[in-house]
Amino acid sequence: MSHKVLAFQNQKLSGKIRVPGDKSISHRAVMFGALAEGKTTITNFLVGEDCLSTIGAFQSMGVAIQREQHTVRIESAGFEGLKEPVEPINLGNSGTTARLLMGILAGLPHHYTLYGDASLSKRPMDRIADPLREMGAKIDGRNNGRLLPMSVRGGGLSPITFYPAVKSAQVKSGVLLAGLLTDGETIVVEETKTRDHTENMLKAFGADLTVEGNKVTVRGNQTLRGCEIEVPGDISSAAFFLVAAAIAPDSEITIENVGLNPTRTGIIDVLELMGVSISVKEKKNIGGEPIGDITVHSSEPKAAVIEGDIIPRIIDEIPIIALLATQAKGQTVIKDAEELRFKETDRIDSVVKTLTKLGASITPTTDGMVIEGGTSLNGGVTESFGDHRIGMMIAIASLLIDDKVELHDDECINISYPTFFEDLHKLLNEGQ
Ligand SMILES: O=C(O)C1=C[C@@H](OP(=O)(O)O)[C@@H](O)[C@H](O)C1
Ligand SMILES: C=C(OP(=O)(O)O)C(=O)O
Repeated sequence: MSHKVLAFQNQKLSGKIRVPGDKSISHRAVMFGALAEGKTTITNFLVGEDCLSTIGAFQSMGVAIQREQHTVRIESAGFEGLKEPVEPINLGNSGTTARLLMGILAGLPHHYTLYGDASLSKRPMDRIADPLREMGAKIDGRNNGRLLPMSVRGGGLSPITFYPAVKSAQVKSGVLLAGLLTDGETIVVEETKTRDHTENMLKAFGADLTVEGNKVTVRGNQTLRGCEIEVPGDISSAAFFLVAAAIAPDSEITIENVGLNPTRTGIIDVLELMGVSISVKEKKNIGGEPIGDITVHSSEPKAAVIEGDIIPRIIDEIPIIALLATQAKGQTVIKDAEELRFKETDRIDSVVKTLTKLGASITPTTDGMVIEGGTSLNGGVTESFGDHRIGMMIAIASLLIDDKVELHDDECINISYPTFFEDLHKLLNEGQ
């Protein structure tokens, strides 16, 4: 297992960068390109390990997918061209690949076996398998059909109206994709709106789909048509540097061409709520996805209570928000975020363990954490626990620490942000 010694003490960040393409949008572009008839071209694709797992899955089903750097070209005969692979499909570390793919496979008249790494094998799959079973798919797996490895025998589904018990875009998307391959209308009604990239992009591929508030209706047996998708920068990746610039001394950075879909911009709202100096310039809208630049200056953050409907809009940013809270004036409380327990690690547990080791005063709760602000952090030996977002949080924490921080198992950062350290060095060098 590789490790890094981080020694970036008290440096300032400045300059402009672009972060890599959005992970959620990159996954969906490959999946829908594979389901569509004709040619699809994806630019600014995220070459992270999770999105490569999605490409690998569809290649193993016989879809022609070629990648040159950040451009992906897909040529498909539509869903009838998706074959039954001989080998089990490896989903790696990717929850998004697992839940969305299961929805697609449930609609296809074949048999598939799916497996993932040690982390993915612990993550709950019943949340997607149960509604797909209700539609008629035959799905089984470990732990009474709840965990990977799992098998799917799809086809012959009936539509459902589904009220998800968990606030999850992956579950919503999996059911909608199964609905696309089912006669009749499939409806998903969410209690709180989650990221809506599936809805936006299915429309871009020509699907007949209606969105009324939190209710999405998709009609089955439609033909998707290949198209061109430009992937915006990933706001979840940008979040690490937005927080870094807010808490490092004398800093000002701009992240250009970031996706500003309102279902993803909770981090901007939280930074504003916590008194960080931030400005946003929207520049264009591609396929229903707004894109623009975000500028942040060094600030004196203050504590906040973060709860309720904003949680799905910041779900992947909570580790870095927790770090920000250690530097804010007052006590920050994060509630309603029990979903953090079902990510690559139990992120309540791994954030609390890691920040405690670095000297923070932070207490876990069943659905979040309570963080005392104004703490000065100390160096030490840390590990990512194989969770990319924990690894990146540690790297940003090291900017505030006088001693060295050792980060073990840093390679998992390649899951979502392979050029993270290059981009960090760019912002630090510009700051000299
Ligand atoms: O739909 C997606 O692309 C994602 C949805 C979220 O997961 P849940 O749907 O499990 O909340 C998020 O945490 C994940 O990184 C990506
Ligand atoms: C939770 C994440 O991804 P996934 O669910 O796709 O593994 C993440 O990227 O933080």
